[in-house]
Amino acid sequence: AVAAEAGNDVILWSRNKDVVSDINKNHENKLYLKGASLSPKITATTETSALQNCDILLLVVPSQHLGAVLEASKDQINSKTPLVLCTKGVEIKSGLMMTEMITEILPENPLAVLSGPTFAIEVANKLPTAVTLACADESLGKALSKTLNNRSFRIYQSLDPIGAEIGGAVKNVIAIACGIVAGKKLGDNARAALITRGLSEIVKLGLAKGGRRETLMGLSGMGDLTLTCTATQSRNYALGKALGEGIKIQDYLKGRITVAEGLSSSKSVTELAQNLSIDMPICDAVCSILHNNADIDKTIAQLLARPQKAEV
Ligand SMILES: NC(=O)c1ccc[n+]([C@@H]2O[C@H](COP(=O)([O-])OP(=O)(O)OC[C@H]3O[C@@H](n4cnc5c(N)ncnc54)[C@H](O)[C@@H]3O)[C@@H](O)[C@H]2O)c1
Ligand SMILES: O=P(O)(O)OC[C@H](O)CO
Repeated sequence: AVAAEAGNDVILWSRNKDVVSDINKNHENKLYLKGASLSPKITATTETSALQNCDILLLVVPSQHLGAVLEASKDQINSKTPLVLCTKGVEIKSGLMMTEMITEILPENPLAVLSGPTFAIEVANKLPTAVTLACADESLGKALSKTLNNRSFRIYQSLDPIGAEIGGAVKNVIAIACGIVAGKKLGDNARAALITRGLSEIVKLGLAKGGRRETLMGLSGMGDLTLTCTATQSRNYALGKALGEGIKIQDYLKGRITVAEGLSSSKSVTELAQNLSIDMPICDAVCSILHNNADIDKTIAQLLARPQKAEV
């Protein structure tokens, strides 16, 4: 929708025939984006041959499936086509960041990361939004920003893709923690503490992976963290809130088709932090609750009982 609003012809590839038909016939995607009216400039297809002649490819498949989709379609992708990663997450299977995984599959394609506080429905409905577009190649970053920027979608440029990516991947895990605190009615102080100490975890991991502090403090870091940790429309926050209210994760996920990336990223981020010898206690706690069936109250008590330490 952003690319179309900026004047581009857009083709959406989907595996789902009903989604394709809804977009082409009704200019809507009722299954995944109810309430948004899409531009007729957007057409959809299930054919990966559509990837052949694109000027830019925006990658939006959820993190645990993007690798398989790229592997299956890589023969259709021209090695000169710039790839813009919009997915937020870390692959569990390989422990790789999305940009690292993409580079293994498509080593020659130029790569950028587009990330920031962007609830899709607000973006599609043209509400004012600002994001980071990070690309190591400055002139390509400028060209991509110019192609995608529109009157309601303001793009800031950055040269730090890995920093932009870390913020987007880890904030989902911290948002689940904030949701749990809301569900358990532990108060606004606790949420502010989680956001701040969550940011500290994002910065530690981001710097260890070669990201820059200013990126982690920007729209793709602190900006997206703030949004996701404070809004009930976040799927990650909502998942945490349900758990905090005592709903079992299997019951909550039953019948849901949309992704809460923090569920998988809590595992992959925790493993990544362990491999890099980085202490990320909030992400660890979320991982234990989601994947090791840890008791929420005991986990919170353990977090609070950690030895006192200097803030920085
Ligand atoms: N929704 C948002 O507000 C938003 C904003 C910014 C970034 N993101 C990121 O974008 C990514 C996708 O999120 P979303 O909101 O579109 O998720 P979603 O769950 O709403 O939709 C996922 C889409 O991917 C498709 N899909 C799922 N598994 C697939 C597979 N194995 N192969 C091919 N296609 C598959 C689904 O059919 C669907 O079209 C996530 O990493 C998310 O963090 C989402
Ligand atoms: O609904 P969430 O929690 O997946 O968040 C969506 C976007 O990442 C917000 O920037």
